[in-house]
Amino acid sequence: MKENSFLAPDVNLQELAARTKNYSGAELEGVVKSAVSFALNRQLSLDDLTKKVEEENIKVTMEDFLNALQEVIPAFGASTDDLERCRLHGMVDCGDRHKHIYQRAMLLAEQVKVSIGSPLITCLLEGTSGSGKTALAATVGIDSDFPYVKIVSAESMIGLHESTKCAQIIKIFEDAYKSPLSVIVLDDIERLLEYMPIGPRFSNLISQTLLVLLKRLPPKGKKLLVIGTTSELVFLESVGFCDTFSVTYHVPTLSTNDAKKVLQQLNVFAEEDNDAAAEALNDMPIKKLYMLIEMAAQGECGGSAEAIYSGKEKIQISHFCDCLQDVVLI
Ligand SMILES: Nc1ncnc2c1ncn2[C@@H]1O[C@H](COP(=O)(O)OP(=O)(O)OP(=O)(O)O)[C@@H](O)[C@H]1O
Repeated sequence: MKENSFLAPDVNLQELAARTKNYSGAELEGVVKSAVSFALNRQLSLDDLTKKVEEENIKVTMEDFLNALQEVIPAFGASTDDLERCRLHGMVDCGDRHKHIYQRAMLLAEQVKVSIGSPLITCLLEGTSGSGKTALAATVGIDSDFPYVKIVSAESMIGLHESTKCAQIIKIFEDAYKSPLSVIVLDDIERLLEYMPIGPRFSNLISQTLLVLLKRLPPKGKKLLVIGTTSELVFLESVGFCDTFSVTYHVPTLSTNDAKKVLQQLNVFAEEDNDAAAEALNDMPIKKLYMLIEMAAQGECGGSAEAIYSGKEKIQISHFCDCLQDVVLI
């Protein structure tokens, strides 16, 4: 394309090479074809489809390549969409304790990248349901910039038999072993293990599979970081999972200071009400806080959410306290 002057001068091949980690030859061909079709579409006039296309005007630009990269997703690449779905509200600063865990997990990613001695590092994030473990793990996966990042969650395996679930989990690990650097997020391990406190019951087959995979070293030259999340630490301890993870971090609920920080960023209260709202929250998981804010943002008669999120109105602290009563009761 370059020889025939079909490439625009802004195309940066180095950058494209960096952005196409883990693309196979066929997938790269797909990217090029897709970029060309974007460039051709620009030349077509919908008013007159019979109009001749000037060959000299056809230039594939960097933007065409970037659009093509959105369309052609590598089979063994990062599942960015799945990961982004774990942090739908984006990531707000939840205070120093959350930041510390993020920094430590990023250090583990760095360690797995550069170290010769530790090709496999496993890290467990435990904490109350809704405290932000999955969002944190997904953020580390995305920010690590590893070519292969996958999330294993029970929601993608609803209704499957345990042997099918095992096969899917093994496949994800086998795919990771083909990539030089990989991150696998094992979300809600107790759900993956089909844990049920009444009984108690769980799937021994999936449990044994995961225990083996968490200990199996990747092939030579390949490196893997596994981040697990759980709200059932005692159960995981009893089935021997906790010893399998190299490090465990406790993801806390929001202290008053943390909640104040989050509320300031959300900017839904009048400045003078932020303190009172944060005081009332009392060790709440971030998930519940978001739910509460959304409830309160509807206003007493409903319909005020748009004005509140656009900053034109603020949530009334009295109404917020009423909603808080309901949420705490739930
Ligand atoms: N730092 C953050 N900034 C913004 N939103 C966040 C943050 N952390 C978590 N959330 C949001 O809070 C909700 C719950 O988070 P998440 O699913 O990560 O919690 P969890 O601890 O994994 O919960 P569970 O144990 O129930 O799976 C999600 O909607 C997520 O988008």
